[in-house]
Amino acid sequence: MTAPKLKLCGLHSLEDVIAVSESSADFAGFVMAESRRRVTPESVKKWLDACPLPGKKIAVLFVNEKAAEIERVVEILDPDIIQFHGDEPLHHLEHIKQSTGKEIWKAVPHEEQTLEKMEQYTGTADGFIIDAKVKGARGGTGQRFDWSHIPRYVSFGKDRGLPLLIAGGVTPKNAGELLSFQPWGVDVSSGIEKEGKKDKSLVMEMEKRLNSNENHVSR
Ligand SMILES: O=C(O)c1ccccc1NCC(=O)[C@H](O)[C@H](O)COP(=O)(O)O
Repeated sequence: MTAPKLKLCGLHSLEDVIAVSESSADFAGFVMAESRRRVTPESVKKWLDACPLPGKKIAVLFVNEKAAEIERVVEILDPDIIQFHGDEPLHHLEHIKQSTGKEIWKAVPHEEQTLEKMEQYTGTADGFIIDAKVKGARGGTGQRFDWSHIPRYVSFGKDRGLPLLIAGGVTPKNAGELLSFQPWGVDVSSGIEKEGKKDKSLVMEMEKRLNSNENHVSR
C-alpha cells in the first residue's frame, strides 16, 4: 500500500526549511496570511536560495487575498501550488489560475456543506485540503475534525482524480490512524512543532508513522 504524500506547512524560518530539506516530505507550505507563521515572499526566497528543496513542491497559502498580491508573491517565488484558505469565490480562483498558470488547491473546513463546496470548486481546483473548522481561525490550529467523515472526502477525490489531503491536528501519535483511510495526502503544521518551531525528530517520527504498515486496516 502506498504511503500518503506528506505536506509540511507553516515553515517560517531557515531552520524550518532545513528540517524539511532533510525529510522525505513531498510538499512545503508557506503561510502568506495573518498568522504567527506568516512569512514574506522575500524571506522565503532567501531561505530557499540558501537551502533549495529539490524534488519537493512549494505551496504558498492565502486567505481572501487580492489578486495583485498573490501575483506579486508568485513573481518572486515561482511556487508550484497556490493554496486558498478563505471564502474565495470561484471566479477569484479561476482568475488566479489563468493569470499565474499555477496549480490551485482549495482548503475546505469540515462541516455539513463541505462536499457541496468541494463540488462548486471542482473544475478549477486541482486539489483539496480538508481541515478542521475552528471559529476565528483559517488553518494551522492543531485541531482535529471527526475523522469518521474522511471516507466521503477520500472517495470524492478518488472519483474525480484529484489530490485530497487531510489536515488539522495530525500528529506523529495519531498519523497511523489515518492510514486506514488511504488519503492521497496529509498536511501537517502544529503536530511537527516544538515551542513554535518545526522539530526534526517530530518530522522523522511523522514520516515513520506514515510509512508504517502496522496501523493499516483496509476499508
Ligand atoms: O498555519 C497557519 O497559521 C495558517 C493560517 C491561516 C491559514 C492557514 C494556515 N495554515 C494552514 C496549514 O498549515 C495546513 O493547511 C493545516 O491547516 C494544518 O494545520 P495543523 O492543524 O496545524 O496541522
